[in-house]
Amino acid sequence: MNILAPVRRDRVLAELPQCLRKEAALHVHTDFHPRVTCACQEHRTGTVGFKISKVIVVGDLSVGKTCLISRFCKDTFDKNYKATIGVDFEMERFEVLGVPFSLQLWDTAGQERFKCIASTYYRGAQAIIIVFNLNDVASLEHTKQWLADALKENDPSSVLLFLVGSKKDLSTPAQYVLMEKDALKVAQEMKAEYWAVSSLTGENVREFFFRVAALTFEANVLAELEKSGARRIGDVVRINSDDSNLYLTANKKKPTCCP
Ligand SMILES: Nc1nc2c(ncn2[C@@H]2O[C@H](COP(=O)(O)OP(=O)(O)OP(=O)(O)O)[C@@H](O)[C@H]2O)c(=O)[nH]1
Repeated sequence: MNILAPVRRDRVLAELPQCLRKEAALHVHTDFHPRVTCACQEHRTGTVGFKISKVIVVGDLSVGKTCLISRFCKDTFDKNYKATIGVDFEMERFEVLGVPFSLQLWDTAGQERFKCIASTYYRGAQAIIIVFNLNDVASLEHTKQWLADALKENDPSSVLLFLVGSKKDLSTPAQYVLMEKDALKVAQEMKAEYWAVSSLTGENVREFFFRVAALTFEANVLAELEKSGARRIGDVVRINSDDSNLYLTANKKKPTCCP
């Protein structure tokens, strides 16, 4: 018996949400990969595996990881700081191209003394969200270490990376422009997609998580198709080390499943 309520209408994705900045995007295609669209239309997306993706959220203490997740999942904002002890967890359900899909969002502790508990939950992530405070340049510098730690437990060739600047409401436009320049450089170096958000105002929060859901879903379906042999040899999705603007590429062969 299926006891799950239907997916909320505002969690339905029929189109690929776009990146924030083309200079630091996982890819800049305007639509889902044709093989993914096709597989969804033909209900060939597999049974298990791709339908739930684990996403970990890391970054310095008090950069706003918990608030980011709460704004998206509960549409709430708490101005009082309460440190995350170890990890917290939220499950968010979507429907992507007609297929049910869930994100497990793991909110980890930024405080040093809880880090070793939190890091035991890093393993098996399909996406890593590294958060920094747009008003604190040290938190941007520390993102490289957060990424290195998270990648120790994950396969760097298949995990999707997002670099998220938080508390945008606290920056003046001039301060923001300066910080964004540095953040785009860091995002390009780590081959992460860059976003800037405010959990207080909600700016870009929904757009960001929709992008995470869409790209994680797309990568999962492609991996599932590859595993099941439905994809042709040479039609490879990979991290492209030659092109700093486009990290995830697929060759342009016509899909075999569609006319
Ligand atoms: N103005 C503003 N304040 C924010 C925003 N996001 C978070 N904060 C505040 O920043 C503080 C820390 O936020 P948290 O979300 O708890 O930070 P965290 O990264 O989860 O912290 P740890 O659990 O210690 O790792 C709180 O006082 C929040 O109210 C934002 O977008 N704008």
